[in-house]
Amino acid sequence: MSDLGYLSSACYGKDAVRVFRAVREGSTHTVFEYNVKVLLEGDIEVSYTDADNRVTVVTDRIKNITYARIYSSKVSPHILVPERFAEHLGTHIVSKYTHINKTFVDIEQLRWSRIVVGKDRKPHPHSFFRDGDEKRTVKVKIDGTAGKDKIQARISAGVNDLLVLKSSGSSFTSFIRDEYTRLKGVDDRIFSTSVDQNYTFAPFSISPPKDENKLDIVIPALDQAEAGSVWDATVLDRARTITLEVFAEDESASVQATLYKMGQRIIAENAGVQTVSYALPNKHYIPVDMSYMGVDNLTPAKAEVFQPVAAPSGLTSATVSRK
Ligand SMILES: O=c1[nH]c(=O)c2[nH]c(=O)[nH]c2[nH]1
Repeated sequence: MSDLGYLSSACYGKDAVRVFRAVREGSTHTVFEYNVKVLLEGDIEVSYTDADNRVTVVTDRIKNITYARIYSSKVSPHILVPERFAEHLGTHIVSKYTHINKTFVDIEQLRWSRIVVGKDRKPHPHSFFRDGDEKRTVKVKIDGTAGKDKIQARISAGVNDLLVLKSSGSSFTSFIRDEYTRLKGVDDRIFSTSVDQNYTFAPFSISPPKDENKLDIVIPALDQAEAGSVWDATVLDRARTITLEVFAEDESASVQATLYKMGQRIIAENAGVQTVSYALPNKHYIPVDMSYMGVDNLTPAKAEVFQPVAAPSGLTSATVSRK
């Protein structure tokens, strides 16, 4: 028995809760679609060690809480900003259940953009199209370990699956050469990647409002955080713009070097951001050998026909942190 393991950590919850919210303002609607993951941590050991479910907030209930809280945006529309919704959801659960100390809420927001119609290209009041695979992402950690009136929140956000490609302005040379190296250095190549980006803000304290169980209660905005510029929703657009601009304009020496420039510019231009992480797959486009047709398609600066390769891909990741 002595070498039986012990429970060193545990959390559980609901993943892939899909929720769609239509906000009706007369005939004009605004829509939000989220994929939500909510994980709980706390005094839940016995549910693992003693099969004692009396400590378990069932995951089906976690899903229902998600629907109920998104409904409360009716009187508190500001919580439809994903950072605020994740913060609100996580805080609500930690305040409601005495034995739950931490929540981890991850949200992916899908892109629904308004369809424009008619000669004057007017945005349609209630019709939308899926505007690409890119997702806005938010991760919020709520920690009530020090007391339910001294809750600490940590917010990070970014984008996933932002697919980009440049057909020039990217080289890769002077790397280690040994008996395994078959890759030729190139002074011009296609650079395509699907950007996953995540930036973090410093942790901050929040005092959850009392009696949040009522759906019609007005939920205060995250004023403390915003006043102290700890968390700032406007970073999203700037971080995305910087990512696209650096990608387009950098004379890239490698995925690594371009990633570093993106991260540095986001830190330099966004006071509240503490760290920026990227994961950048290198989606290879291989020039096709057409020499048998008398066509030089292998000289990097002349290549015009490429074979896009789904797998394998390179994968470069790094975090740039504020000093
Ligand atoms: O930008 C690059 N970084 C690498 O580390 C690498 N490795 C590789 O084969 N191609 C590339 N490209």
